[in-house]
Amino acid sequence: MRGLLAFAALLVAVIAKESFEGHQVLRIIPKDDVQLSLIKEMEDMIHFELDFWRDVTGVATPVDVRVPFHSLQSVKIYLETQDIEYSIMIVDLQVMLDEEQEQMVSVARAPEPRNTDSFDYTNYHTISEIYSFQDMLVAENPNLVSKIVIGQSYEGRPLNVLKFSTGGTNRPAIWIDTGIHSREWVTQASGTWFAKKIVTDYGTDPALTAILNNMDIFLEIVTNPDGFYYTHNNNRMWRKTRKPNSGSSCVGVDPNRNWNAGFGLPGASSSPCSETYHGPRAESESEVKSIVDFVKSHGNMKAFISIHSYSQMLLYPYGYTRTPYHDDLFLQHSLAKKAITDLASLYGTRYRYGSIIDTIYQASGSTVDWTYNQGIKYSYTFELRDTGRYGFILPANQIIPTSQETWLALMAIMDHTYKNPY
Ligand SMILES: CC(C)C[C@H](C(=O)O)[C@H](C)S
Ligand SMILES: [Zn+2]
Repeated sequence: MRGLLAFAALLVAVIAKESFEGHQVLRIIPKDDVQLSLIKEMEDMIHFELDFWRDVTGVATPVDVRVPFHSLQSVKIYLETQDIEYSIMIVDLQVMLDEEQEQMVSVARAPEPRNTDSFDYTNYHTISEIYSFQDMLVAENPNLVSKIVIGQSYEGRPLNVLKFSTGGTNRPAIWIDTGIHSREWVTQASGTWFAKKIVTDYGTDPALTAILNNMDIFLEIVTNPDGFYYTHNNNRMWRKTRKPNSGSSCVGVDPNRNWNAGFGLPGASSSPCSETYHGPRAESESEVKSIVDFVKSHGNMKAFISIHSYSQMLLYPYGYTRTPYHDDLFLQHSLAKKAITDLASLYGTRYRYGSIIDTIYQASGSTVDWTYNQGIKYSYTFELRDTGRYGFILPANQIIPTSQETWLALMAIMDHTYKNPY
């Protein structure tokens, strides 16, 4: 009966969903500054309804953009008449989404997991499945895991944070968040895998056991629950929060532009319709303010890792400025290098690393710029797999390998943080 209800619910959801039939994702390579600015101008061509999956950054750096079917011909003519090179990365986005959906229907038909051992880590899950997983993990490990609700989303969903602690009071701590951008599904899936990995390895893996005997780990898996729910039921490409913007028909704020660090400077948009809209003021989003309040009240956070996808990069502050030169730069650089070397050792997945502004693009009001300015020296943003073949629609069969390799990088950062107290 449960399978039938789930199947029916999914059927209704499919009917209510935005279609991406005929949408293509183009990869555009600007070969000089003239072409760079011509591509940049496309960001203001609102009528094209373009969705930049990888922003315009620099010459010879690929720009990935989802083009709705109705704009395809005009966009291709615009590019071809300017001799701007592009390739078609995804021929029909809806075909990929249908495949992803079919896989999820099969998961919905499966019997509900009785415990976190039988949970299906090889597939993507809904918010209610992930929240049930969190409650099961806490119930199975009462001496190691607890759940803290740090606030509510705009639509009233609890902001759940898993706390992994072996005792003490207000121990130095490490924060990991996934899914702040709701469409980056491999991140919430990896976060779920990380949670299980921590309880599995504590007591058996010496490095993790030493970390947890001296530090706490906080893990927020669904950091943008309203957006995540929306990707499952309405628009798989949704990135922002779901709070309406007064004076605009466009909904949502980019929660990775809403922090009080270079807020509103270049590297974010003042347009509510933009995917990088910074919001009416810093910390306007409860999903952001709740973390700010938690980090401030905790006061002993020593590492802060915010996990995104895609591009395979490990980034550290700053995103909003190239100055001031901060004295941790060498340390962050060398630790990032160690982390991505460990990551690559498993499956050979290659990451780039460096400061946000120099490695990907200028981004203001971003999470780790704020956490770094709070004195949290080891502040990093991950961009998980892939580099654009599938983008945000990463096949579910890559969830486990992505989680496993990323865990090695996380362990490098957590181990360093533990061994270099400050
Ligand atoms: C720090 C920034 C550049 C990260 C990036 C974004 O928020 O645009 C994510 C990878 S989507
Ligand atoms: Zn992101």
